[in-house]
Amino acid sequence: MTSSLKNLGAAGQAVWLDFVDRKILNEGGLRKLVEEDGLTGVTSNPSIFEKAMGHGDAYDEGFRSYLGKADASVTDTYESQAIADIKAAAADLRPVYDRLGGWDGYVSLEVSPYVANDTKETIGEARRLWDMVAEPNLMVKVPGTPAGIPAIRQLIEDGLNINVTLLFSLAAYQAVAEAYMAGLEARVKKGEAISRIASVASFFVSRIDAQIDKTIDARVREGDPESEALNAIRGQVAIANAKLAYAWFQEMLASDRWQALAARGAMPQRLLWASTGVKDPAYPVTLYIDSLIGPDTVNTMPPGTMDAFRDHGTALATLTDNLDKALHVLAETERLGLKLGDVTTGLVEAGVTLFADAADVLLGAVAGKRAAFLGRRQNGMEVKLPAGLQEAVDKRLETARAEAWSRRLWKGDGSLWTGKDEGKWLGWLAAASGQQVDSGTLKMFGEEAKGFKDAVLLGMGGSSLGPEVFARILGSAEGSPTLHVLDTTDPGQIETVAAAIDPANTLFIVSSKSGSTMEPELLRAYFYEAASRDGSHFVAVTDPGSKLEQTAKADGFAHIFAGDPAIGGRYSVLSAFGMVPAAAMGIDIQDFYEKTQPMVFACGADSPPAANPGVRLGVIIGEAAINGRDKLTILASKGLEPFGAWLEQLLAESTGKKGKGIIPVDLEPAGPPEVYGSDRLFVHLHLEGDAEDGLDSKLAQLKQAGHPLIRITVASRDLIGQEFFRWEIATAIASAIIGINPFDQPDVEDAKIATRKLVDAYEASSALEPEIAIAEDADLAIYTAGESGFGSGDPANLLRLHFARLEPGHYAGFLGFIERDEANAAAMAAMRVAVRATKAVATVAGFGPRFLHSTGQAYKGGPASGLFLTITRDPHPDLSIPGRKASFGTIQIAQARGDMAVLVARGRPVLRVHIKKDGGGIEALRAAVIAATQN
Ligand SMILES: O=P(O)(O)OC[C@H]1O[C@](O)(CO)[C@@H](O)[C@@H]1O
Ligand SMILES: O=C[C@H](O)[C@H](O)COP(=O)(O)O
Repeated sequence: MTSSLKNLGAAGQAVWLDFVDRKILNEGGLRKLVEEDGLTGVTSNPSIFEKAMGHGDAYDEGFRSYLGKADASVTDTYESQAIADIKAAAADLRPVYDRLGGWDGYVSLEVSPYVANDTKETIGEARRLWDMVAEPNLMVKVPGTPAGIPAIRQLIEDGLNINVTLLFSLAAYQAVAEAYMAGLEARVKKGEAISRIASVASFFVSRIDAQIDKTIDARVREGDPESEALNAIRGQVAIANAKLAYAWFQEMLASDRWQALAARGAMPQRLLWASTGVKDPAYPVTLYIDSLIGPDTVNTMPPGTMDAFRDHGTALATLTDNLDKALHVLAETERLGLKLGDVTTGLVEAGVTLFADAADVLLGAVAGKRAAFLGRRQNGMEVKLPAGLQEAVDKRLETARAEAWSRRLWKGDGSLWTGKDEGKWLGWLAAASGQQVDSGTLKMFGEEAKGFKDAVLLGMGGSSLGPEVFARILGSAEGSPTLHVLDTTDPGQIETVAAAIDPANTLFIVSSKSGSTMEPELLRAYFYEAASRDGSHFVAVTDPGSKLEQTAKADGFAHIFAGDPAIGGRYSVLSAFGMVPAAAMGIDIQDFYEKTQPMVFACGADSPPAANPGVRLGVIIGEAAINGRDKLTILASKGLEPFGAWLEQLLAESTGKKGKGIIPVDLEPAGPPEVYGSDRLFVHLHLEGDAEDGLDSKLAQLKQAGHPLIRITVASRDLIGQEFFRWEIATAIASAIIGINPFDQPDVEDAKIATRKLVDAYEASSALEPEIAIAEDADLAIYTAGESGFGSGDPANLLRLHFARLEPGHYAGFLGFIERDEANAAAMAAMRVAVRATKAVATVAGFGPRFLHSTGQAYKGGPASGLFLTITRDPHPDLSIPGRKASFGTIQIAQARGDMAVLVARGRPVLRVHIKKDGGGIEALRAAVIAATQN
């Protein structure tokens, strides 16, 4: 007996399968349908692939073998499998295509729903898929949205087979038919053949009834006086609508315009009935098959519908029956105010959203598979949050998905932040794949650098903190120079480096994006003299056209490496600013980027928020911040400890402004749960193989006590690039939640101005503006800026009063304009622990002027919860600066005073404690602070 499905073919209607998956292809199910049921085509869409690939393990083997060759983006991973399926289906249908001379035998693959509202991108996507599949019996599916229609015209002109999808209204279908004819006519005009171009117009059926029926049911439930009339058209509108489309198709075929094309061999664009699986289980399963049978049409059926029709369907031509009834149903639809026009417009938009939602689920699942198959090649992240925060995070992740944050970030859509110029500052995205530097040139530079024993990097903030991570986490390769980083005006620290090197055997890397930052400029002048003015020992890293570039040219620097002006300093580590010093250290740049790439892919535009390690982290830290957990506390295992200083700048300078933001807490010794307030979010950075020296048990206690904890694992040091990128993405996303521009630093400039004023006055008068201590003893002198409110007293008492102002949710900052060495760092840590132990507040510490170019932004512009102790001392011995009256020591004191003045102007409580030359030094201060916190 002939299959009922085959009988449809005899009635002129092609039977297509609205489904594809690996199983039906591998097990020969599709071939069987072709052979036994006369199947002549296959359609897919994002929901179909989501069902196929988004669950279970049917594609695992495919993923494993694809990713085994090389890492790839989420989209490429998905497409590797989808294209394989489409090609397999095309092969199964190829005999049909050949037998019917191209009239039928097609498989459809849909362009990404994400581009449905963009003509240019749709054209690009369609051409890309066409080339990738490279089978003559492919149809690329393009939505018939207003933006899709011109794309369809162009693609037909290009000679692609197009399945126009998401058609709901007669008007949209007419526009599509017009585009098809115009595309063919354009080819004719160019003398190109049109006889092998196939197209179908996919007219959606069941979704219309589902929508209209819902309104009908609601109105009937509410006792609408027209209930009877409403019920009379229930389940009939979609079919009536389709019948009228077919009537118009027939008219169109008779038109002179079409006839002229037909005479040149054009194939009609057949109407394809899509969405033909019933959505209301009360309807007969074959409803949208039975009523729409007619010549030159296609019906694409889900497997269940196909089985039902095979089982009990009757292939009677019904499409042109009862046209009057169809007209009546549509007239009633209008009369009853069901507004079919609005419904169909809404369905197009909803259709795009529905497919985009499905694509999100699909790509999210593929991203998860990808990460699993990459294993330790991609750094891991585990998260444990308290229920309330977890709920807020989940909600935000869903918003971020629905609002396409991953894609908008990569597109540079400023409306994700404050709608200013944020989109112009995203050069770091491309830089992470090595696109900002030439690794060949850097390799040669690395070879040259081997001629030096040491390398000294002179820079601040973004220009120094990344290189310091390379120096301390990766270290120099055998035979390459040791990298020292100098980001200070502290004479002791400069002297320490100067004493450790031989200028004749040292490479100096002067690094400044703006090329006008004071500290690297002073350091350059100092070491240029020390190196006997031999420019060949110097290289510059700077943005094109900067003052430093001019100096470097004038002084005959060996190289000038250009940065990208579309990258801000703190986002520059994966550009020349990190890579030049890394190359000097003998790090293989190409290999470094390759090792970083898995995270770049994982954080891609195509990786939906919940599956995107950077976006997800950003959502967590952003939500935590706006819910009172704004002290992001970094607890790193030994091997990753140096990463914290880089991260501090990124987070603080990006988010800390307009009274909002995240206060990063780095290098605060880990303590028991009770010393931490509810304003903390902990981030544990773990390098595999590092002994945790008691950190593990502390972390377990924190978790136990319900503190939120993010644990990031890095399998090996050379994967540190992944963390740079993950945190850059996270910071940008957190900033979107906090509601600020992550790429400016509006409060840094004020301290610079205040400092400049003091230094200029010094240059004129050879003295800093005098100041009077409000309290003094043998060890310490206390200064304030403006009105302290304390009157005078002894230092111990003032320190006690100062710290007594701390309340829960505050943080205490220790700002040391002193040498950054072990002894000072240990003393600052001890003071922090003492304050935290008694006040249960977070504590931060910075060495000046380094922190001014980093966390200083947040201390001034961020949440108004900081209380500060500025620490200075008489620089001894001091160092003079070539061509200047002011010494490094004088400048450092001026910087401390300038910063303090601005903090005070911003209403932050600050005391400055000056360590006297002949007193007990930093130890005396440590003792005084500990004593002050204890009574
Ligand atoms: O690289 P540059 O232009 O010298 O800037 C150094 C640092 O100074 C700052 O501009 C702050 O003053 C940072 O944002 C930056 O990383
Ligand atoms: O081309 C086929 C369409 O994408 C499909 O028929 C849509 O069906 P649905 O409305 O059941 O999702």
